[in-house]
Amino acid sequence: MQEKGSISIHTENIFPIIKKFLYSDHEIFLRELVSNAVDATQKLKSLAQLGEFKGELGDLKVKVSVDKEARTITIADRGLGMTGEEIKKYINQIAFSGASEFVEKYKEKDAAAKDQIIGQFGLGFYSAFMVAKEVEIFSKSHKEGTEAAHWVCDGSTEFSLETTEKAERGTDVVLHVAEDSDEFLEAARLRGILNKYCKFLPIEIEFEGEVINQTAPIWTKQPSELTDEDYTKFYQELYPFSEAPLFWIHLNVDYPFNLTGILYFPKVKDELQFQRNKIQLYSRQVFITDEVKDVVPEFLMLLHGVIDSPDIPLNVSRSFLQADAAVKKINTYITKKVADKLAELYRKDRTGFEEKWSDIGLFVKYGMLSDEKFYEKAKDFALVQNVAGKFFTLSEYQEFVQANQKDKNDQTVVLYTTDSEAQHAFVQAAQERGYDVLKLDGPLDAHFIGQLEQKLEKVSFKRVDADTVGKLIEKEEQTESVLSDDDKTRLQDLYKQAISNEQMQVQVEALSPQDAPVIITLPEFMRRMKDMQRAGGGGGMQMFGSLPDSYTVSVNANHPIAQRILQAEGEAGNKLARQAFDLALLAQGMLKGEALTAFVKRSADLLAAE
Ligand SMILES: Nc1ncnc2c1ncn2[C@@H]1O[C@H](COP(=O)(O)OP(=O)(O)OP(=O)(O)O)[C@@H](O)[C@H]1O
Repeated sequence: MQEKGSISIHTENIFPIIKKFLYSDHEIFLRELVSNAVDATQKLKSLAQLGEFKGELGDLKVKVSVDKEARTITIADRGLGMTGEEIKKYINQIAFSGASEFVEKYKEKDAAAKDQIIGQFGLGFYSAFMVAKEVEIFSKSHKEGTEAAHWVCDGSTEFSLETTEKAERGTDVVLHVAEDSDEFLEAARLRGILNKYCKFLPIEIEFEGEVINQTAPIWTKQPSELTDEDYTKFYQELYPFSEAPLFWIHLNVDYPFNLTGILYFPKVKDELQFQRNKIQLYSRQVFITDEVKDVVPEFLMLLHGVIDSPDIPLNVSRSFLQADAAVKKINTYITKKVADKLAELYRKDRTGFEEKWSDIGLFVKYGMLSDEKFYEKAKDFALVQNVAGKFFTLSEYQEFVQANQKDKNDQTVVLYTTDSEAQHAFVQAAQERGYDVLKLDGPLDAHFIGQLEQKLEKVSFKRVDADTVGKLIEKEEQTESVLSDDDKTRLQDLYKQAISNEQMQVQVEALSPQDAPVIITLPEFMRRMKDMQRAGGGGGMQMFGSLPDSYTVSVNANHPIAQRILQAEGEAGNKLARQAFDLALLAQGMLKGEALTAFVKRSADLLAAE
């Protein structure tokens, strides 16, 4: 048999387009050809199992080799092979129709969409022409009594097909590497590509006398067959030199879609260490990409590991991927699995869960903020920690502070600090009142507080320095002032003069004599507005742009200093008021520069005068 023919495709000039635009992804030709070889081998194994193939299977390794002199790369399998007729059907028609479909799609899209198509599209056999100027196929079918076939195509739409001699069953695909693709004649380059895409293929792949893959990676096994060590070992293989993961989730579902995989919770020291694109996406053990956006919910992209699903459409553009129903379901499933796993950890080992909280808290809060369904599950195991280091769930905490921290409107006021060092004086004052203070100093906590205020009934949050301790939680009973109204006004004026700063709203309050003489606070509402503005919150936030910091200066009418100031003669009252105000600034970490120098000098003078 000797035949020449023309491949019928509708699109002209496929080669220039593919060569030109797929430049960055030329390396996928090897993934495509090796997966074809693996598919052919697995098909033969299935036929053997079904009893439809009765011959010897023999060594089923797929062998990849390179001959730099001859400028060829060969991918040889001992799979089911093809007859001449089958080559015409599968290669000339199917493979080429896939390629022309690609080009059609590719032509329509704008530049940005093109980039996304590249690497998502399984170009199949045709991708060989990205690196080869001529491709030969030598194939001998497993079917008895058939002749081996030799097909050659030089990249034009012309091919030739003839019978040939081939001793072994299976297919050899020989690429004659084009001049501009010399890099692929380097063994190191090929090994790199094989390691990236073929490391977990289910049939042994041999390159330079060595098997390069693990045919049964652990995600394909049942969790019951695996030990913790297997999981951590696999983690080390995926991410050499990284710290052991905190825990992992083995995903395994076959209905309504097919998905296996392992997701690891990495140990995160601080949010700067977050590394995205650490989850690898596989389709039937063939590596596809580490860009799992859309498949995995945004907040879980911080996880590491492997997801393998033949149901994720790989040969479509990104916009399609977002809209794809299977992808949506996968996304939902993964979210649910992660929430269930966390709930289980919490239930089974509360202490262990608390220990891990500093690493997982950020994931959980991120998830609660970005995904309503996740919030619903996570609200039962999300933890808060008070300044004493004790952990509570949200409902435990409400229970804990309810008796003491309800204001006159029956609102439970949760007090928190974002910096227990800097806000120490306020934390202490609150604690002396018998209030509890939470540590909410994480990068997402401001948003988390906002969410909890919306979700939890009759609960509001206040930072400890938002007001004087007596007013943080407004109760019915008021401390009586020992000063007359006249004295109060005089005291206020004296302070206003001493401070002489428009941004400081001075007010005289009846606080406890044990409280500080002067307390500077920034109201909760103002501070939140400013924080949001700093964080770049858009929308109406800009209107606060011109707002100066407006602090409240609460002068304690019941502190002994108030009497001294009122009774002082001449400049002495002013000096004392200034000193008391500076002490308040100092407690807030706001005393700086010239004011600090003046304060130190004044303190020395006052000490000398005593
Ligand atoms: N090594 C091989 N042995 C046997 N048949 C093969 C081999 N390579 C390709 N074929 C046949 O050629 C067909 C077309 O291959 P091609 O890679 O273009 O598409 P595909 O594998 O069906 O899909 P994909 O685009 O996902 O790769 C295959 O379906 C298969 O029947």
